[in-house]
Amino acid sequence: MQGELVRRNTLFFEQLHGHLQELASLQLSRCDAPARQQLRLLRRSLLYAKAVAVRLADDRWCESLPLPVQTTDYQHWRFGEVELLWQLDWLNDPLQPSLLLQSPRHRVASSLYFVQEKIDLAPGYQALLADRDTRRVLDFAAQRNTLDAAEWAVLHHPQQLQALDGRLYLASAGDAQGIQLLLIADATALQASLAGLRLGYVLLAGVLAVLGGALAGLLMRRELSLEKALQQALRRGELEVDYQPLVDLATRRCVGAEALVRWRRVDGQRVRPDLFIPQAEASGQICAITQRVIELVMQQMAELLRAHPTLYISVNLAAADIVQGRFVEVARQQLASQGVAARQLVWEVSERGLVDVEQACQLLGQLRQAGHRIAIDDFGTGCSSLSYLQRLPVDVLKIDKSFVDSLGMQAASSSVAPHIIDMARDLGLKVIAEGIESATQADTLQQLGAQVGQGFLFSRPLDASAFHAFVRCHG
Ligand SMILES: Nc1nc2c(ncn2[C@@H]2O[C@@H]3COP(=O)(O)O[C@H]4[C@@H](O)[C@H](n5cnc6c(=O)[nH]c(N)nc65)O[C@@H]4COP(=O)(O)O[C@H]3[C@H]2O)c(=O)[nH]1
Repeated sequence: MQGELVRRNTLFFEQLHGHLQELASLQLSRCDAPARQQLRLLRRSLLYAKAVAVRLADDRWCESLPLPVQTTDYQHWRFGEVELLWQLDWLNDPLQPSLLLQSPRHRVASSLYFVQEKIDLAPGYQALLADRDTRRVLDFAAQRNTLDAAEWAVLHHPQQLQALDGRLYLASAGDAQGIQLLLIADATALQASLAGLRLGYVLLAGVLAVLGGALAGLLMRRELSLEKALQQALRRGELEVDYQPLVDLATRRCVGAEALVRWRRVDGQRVRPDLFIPQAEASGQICAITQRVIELVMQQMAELLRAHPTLYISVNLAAADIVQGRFVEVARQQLASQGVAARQLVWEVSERGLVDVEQACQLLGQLRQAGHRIAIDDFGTGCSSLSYLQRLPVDVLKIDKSFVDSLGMQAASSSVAPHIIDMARDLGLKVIAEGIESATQADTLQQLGAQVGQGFLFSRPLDASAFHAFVRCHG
């Protein structure tokens, strides 16, 4: 089935490229009704095209359907004359032209939905498209998925596997333009999943050069491994914290924020946490990052927290933090020196972070005794559930965005959020629903009994001063 995945996606992009070539064979001298009809007829014969357009001699576009004039909100990648543009916000909207393939005179609009529907990878894995130099072109974040594509890659194409910075890559053969499909997996996750198979595979040295987005710039400087770069980032103070408001669903007032780490590189680019946190977890640097986050939170928020004694900031802890426990003393000192109450610092632990439940119970118990509250992040996505919940000293469950998304849908997971809320009620725990993007979701969750919400509906993560302003307006 995973072979099917690679085949379909490679085919999809080969087809799109073919569409562009077919369009190039069409000669249009003007854009009148017959010309548009010709375009529409051609469009209908192109499997993945939603619309097509040809640029006339006077530089105006003749389109089968109106296409976006402005593509500034698209991300893009250029292969010589051909440009690929994509709009991930429309990933799940089959009606939007979320993918454009264009040459100077021709344009094919398609939908990422075509691929999204078919991409089905295991958690932590991604499928990317890349050009000959294997620079990243398109990243299909695969979050809710079932298959283990990378495992398949190892089984079927070990010679094509390459490793860079803790990630594994499989490159498909590539089409005439050299556009390839890459499957990317987190190496540690992969190793864990393969442990049972006793499969020997060779990790070739870091041949693939660059990931896309903000990380691309970083990794292009090949002399720096991500670990070294992170080390420098910590030394140079390149880590920053954003604050995503937590809102009382009944009153819509701000009750706190989640601290989310960001890495601003010297060139001003910001690297998303999911691009470096897994590496930091693997190398153990996460503990230093957590400590830095605590320091920054206290520097930026102490005054606000003193002025609003019920407001709180939650900080993410990783498995290594729970094992090492070094952050406890850092937090204690910071709180004492800033005169902030321990209840205003909430610790978020994900199910993944609870490797050793006994040890976690002990540490979290101490933290609670000191006055902190404990939230379980991404609740429902891990393999453990009720059994450990009854033992763990916990105050809050955070419902993962995926369950909020599926609310009201036909999906089997649509009943998970109501179930978690019921369970929390029985256990006397509070519920925070993550990733709320619509008013309907907020209303439903409130009716179901969730107390607090977080998500783009209320606010995206804000820098410290913007969060201060948010509290002034919504506090
Ligand atoms: N599409 C969508 N997304 C929403 C919405 N509301 C919130 N989000 C995003 O969901 C993530 C929530 O954080 P998380 O589950 O703790 O997931 C976090 C957390 O696991 C990790 N992380 C971030 N900061 C830290 C940190 O300081 N320490 C540790 N250990 N992990 C961190 O990185 C993950 C990703 O963080 P971010 O990229 O900041 O992404 C944030 C946030 O921007 C929404 O309505 N729609």
